[in-house]
Amino acid sequence: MLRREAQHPKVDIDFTLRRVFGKQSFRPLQREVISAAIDGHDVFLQASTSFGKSLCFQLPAVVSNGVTLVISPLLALMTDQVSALEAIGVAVATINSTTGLPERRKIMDDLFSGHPKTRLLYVTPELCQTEAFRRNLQIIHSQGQLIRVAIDEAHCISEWGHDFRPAYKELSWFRLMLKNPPVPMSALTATATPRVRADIIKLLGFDTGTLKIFNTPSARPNIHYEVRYLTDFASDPTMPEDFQVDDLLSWLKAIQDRRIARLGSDAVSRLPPMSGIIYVPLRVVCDQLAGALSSSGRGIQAVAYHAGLSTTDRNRIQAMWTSTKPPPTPVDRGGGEGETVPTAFSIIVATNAFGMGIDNPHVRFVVHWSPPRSFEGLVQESGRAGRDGCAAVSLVYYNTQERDRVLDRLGRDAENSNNRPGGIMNNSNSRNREDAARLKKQNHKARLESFQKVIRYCETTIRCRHEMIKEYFGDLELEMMGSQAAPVPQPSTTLRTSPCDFACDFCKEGRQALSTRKRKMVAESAVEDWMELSMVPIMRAMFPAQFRGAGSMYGPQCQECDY
Ligand SMILES: Nc1ncnc2c1ncn2[C@@H]1O[C@H](COP(=O)(O)OP(=O)(O)OP(=O)(O)O)[C@@H](O)[C@H]1O
Repeated sequence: MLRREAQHPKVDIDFTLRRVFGKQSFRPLQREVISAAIDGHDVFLQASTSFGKSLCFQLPAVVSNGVTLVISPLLALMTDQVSALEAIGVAVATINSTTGLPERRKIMDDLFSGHPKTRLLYVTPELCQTEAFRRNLQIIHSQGQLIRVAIDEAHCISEWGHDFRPAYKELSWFRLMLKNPPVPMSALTATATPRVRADIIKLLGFDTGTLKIFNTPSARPNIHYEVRYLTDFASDPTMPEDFQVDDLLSWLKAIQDRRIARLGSDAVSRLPPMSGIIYVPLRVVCDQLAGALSSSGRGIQAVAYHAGLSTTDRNRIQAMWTSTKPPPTPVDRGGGEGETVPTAFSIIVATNAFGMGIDNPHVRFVVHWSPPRSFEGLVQESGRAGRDGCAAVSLVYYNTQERDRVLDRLGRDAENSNNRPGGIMNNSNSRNREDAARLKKQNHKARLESFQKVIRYCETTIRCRHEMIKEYFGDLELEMMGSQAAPVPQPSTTLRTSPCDFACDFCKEGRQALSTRKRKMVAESAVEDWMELSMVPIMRAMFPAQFRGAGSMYGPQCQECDY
């Protein structure tokens, strides 16, 4: 496998980092991952959101002769990275549904030339399934010019993963068909559970003897994780209820007050507004909540972002968002008469269409308006915060009614896809029906299990939330697999007595205070009748194993919470 070594006699990766990528130094572990790739190893990198995983295949590609194929699941992710690389002068190309025929021909002519100028080619996993593209790759490989395949968001390979994508499964083709010598591969993800990790390694045909594994802690040390228990129920899930809007406004006010107390109001008024993202479950809630916040008279500029907007609008909002710092434009106080207050907060209210790959360094908080559908989604989405390495907050609003609504939605999704011919396997033409049905069932089971972890995470009052995140993704197991782990930054004080250095509500408030806060959440019994009537029979029929012998529909009695 280590055939490439000779082609990189002495590459100064520090020089390339500064000169090409404009970065001063490597983050902990990046150098090791990059060196392993340059040495021709297969690489598995599981690193937290915002670690800088892209650099770990981009830099090796830039210093090598030949082309690195990058497989990415989202067009938006791909175009972002391609534009960023073009801007720094790297020879990069992409072939996707928006690439015209003349452009495709030009790219392929270069790749077939025997000495391609293109260093990175971004494609979708679906393109890699086509016979024509596979033939082209075989030609490039036979010319010795396909030097690496990098698989971004590699968790999409596994049906046990939250974003399972059938076309990712077909990536096993690379190791099976591109031989003599095999093409080295990199698999990168922030959110793989031990089961998903095992699938990635097996499916991509990694040799565990020579594979280089790297990881960083899954929970981000600079994010304060917090759950906020709601004391009331929403009567209409499509409307943001006043009690929750008020709670959010008072939370934001407390942030602003602390800021003013620390820096003084003059200094704060000259600062750019604080950026945040609020994730909501429905498009209609995006519009309603953005409107409610903007007209609250509290200096909030809020915009809605969801898949129902036109591409132009979405691009405009994203561009505004990723521009380094939004200007402190005054906003309408909402009281008429043109009265304005300085903008204190710039907020995007979004569905999960605004997620993977969003890279605005200045996001200070991510709020989940209701519990996210998957644990991986929670970690991915909250990982949009604090990407500059400074302190940030992840806040989840939780009550039992929302918990049950999500369970209901998961149940209905499962039911709908069971009834839909093809379902999630629509795109696969090489698998028989039985296999497709099995994968579909497994994926639904995985989704339910993942949401149960969200419930545990939110309902616990006796555990550090950072620890729970690390446990879910099996950080310890990764180290036992021989992973080279990044050193965890230790606070300078020796008084550290909490696993996360008090960066979660459990460690900060303590068990007693957290339990008291949670007890104020409206009693579960208020919804039990509704549950019995609507949910339980459906869930019991769909997931019999989850109910067997358990007193509760959420599995056996939870040992980790006092709910
Ligand atoms: N060594 C470095 N020094 C400074 N900035 C860096 C370095 N490496 C990466 N970055 C920056 O960190 C940011 C995050 O990088 P990237 O998008 O690759 O993260 P990621 O690990 O893929 O995160 P996610 O999984 O959340 O998408 C980018 O803005 C990137 O330019």
